[in-house]
Amino acid sequence: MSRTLDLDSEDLSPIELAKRQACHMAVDENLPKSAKVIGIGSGSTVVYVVERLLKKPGIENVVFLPTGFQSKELIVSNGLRLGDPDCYPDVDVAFDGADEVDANLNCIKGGGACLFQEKLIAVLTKRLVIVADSRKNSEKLGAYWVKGVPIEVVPMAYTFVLRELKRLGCKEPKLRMGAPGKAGPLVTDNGNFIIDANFGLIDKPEELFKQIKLIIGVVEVGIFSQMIQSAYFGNPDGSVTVKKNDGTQRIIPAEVTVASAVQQKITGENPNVITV
Ligand SMILES: O=C[C@H](O)[C@H](O)[C@H](O)COP(=O)(O)O
Repeated sequence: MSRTLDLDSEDLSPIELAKRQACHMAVDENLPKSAKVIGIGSGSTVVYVVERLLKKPGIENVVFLPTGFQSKELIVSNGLRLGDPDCYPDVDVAFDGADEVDANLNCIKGGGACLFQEKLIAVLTKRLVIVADSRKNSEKLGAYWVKGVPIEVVPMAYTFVLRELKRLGCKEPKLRMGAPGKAGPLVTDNGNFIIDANFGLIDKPEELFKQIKLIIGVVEVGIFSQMIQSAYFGNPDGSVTVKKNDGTQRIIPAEVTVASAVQQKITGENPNVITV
C-alpha cells in the first residue's frame, strides 16, 4: 500500500492549518477501533482527514467509500481500499466537509456539487462527523453561505425546478455554470445539473428541505438536517470547537491540537487518541 499524503505545515495558510487541526481531532476522537467501512466526503477539508487516517495502524484493512470523483481519487492515490455503497451499505463512520453549519447541526453542503453521494453516505453511516474551519460555524443557515442551497436536478427538469423554487420564495435561483473551459452548465458526477437557490436566512431547514425535495426533477437537496453527530471547527488560534448533536459544545485548546501535530510528526502517533 502506498501512503503518499504528507502535507507540510510550513506550506499551509492559517485557514488550511485550522482545517487540518479540525480534521485531525475529528479523526482521533471518532475513529472506531474496529472500523471496517469509512465514508470520505468531498472538498478541500477532507484531504486532512485522509492525511490523519493514513497514520492509523491497520487502516489498510478498512474499505473506503467515496462521495464523488475527487474523493475517489483521494482514496485511490493514497493506496487505500476503495468500495461502493451498494457493496458496503453499513458504514461505521463518515467524515465530510460543509459549507455552513448552524447551531443545531443542520448544514448546507454541495458547494463542490457532490451533495447527492454525500447524502447517500450520510444515511448509510452510523456516525457523520463534519470538519470545517470557523468561517462555517454559524447560528443560522444562510447567514454566511450566501451562494444559495445547492440542489441537484435532472437536466430536462431544470426550467420547471427554477420556476417552482421561485414559487417557494427564492428570488433568483441560478443554474450553476461549469468552470472556465466548459461551455454550459456544470454537470455533476451523476450526470445532473446544480441549481443554487438563495432563501436568505433559513429558519426551518427541515421544512425547506422537504418542500424542495417534493419538486419533480429534484434529485437531492444540499440541506442536511438531523444527520450529523458532531462538527469540528478549526479556529484561527489553533484551537478546535466541537459541537455535538446533544447540544453540547467544547473547545480543544491550541496546546492540545499543536502537541498532537508535533507528536505525529515525530512518532507518527497522536498522544491524545480517544478511540470509541
Ligand atoms: O459538494 C461539496 C461538499 O459538500 C463539500 O464538502 C463542501 O462544499 C465543503 O467543501 P470545503 O471543505 O472545500 O470547504
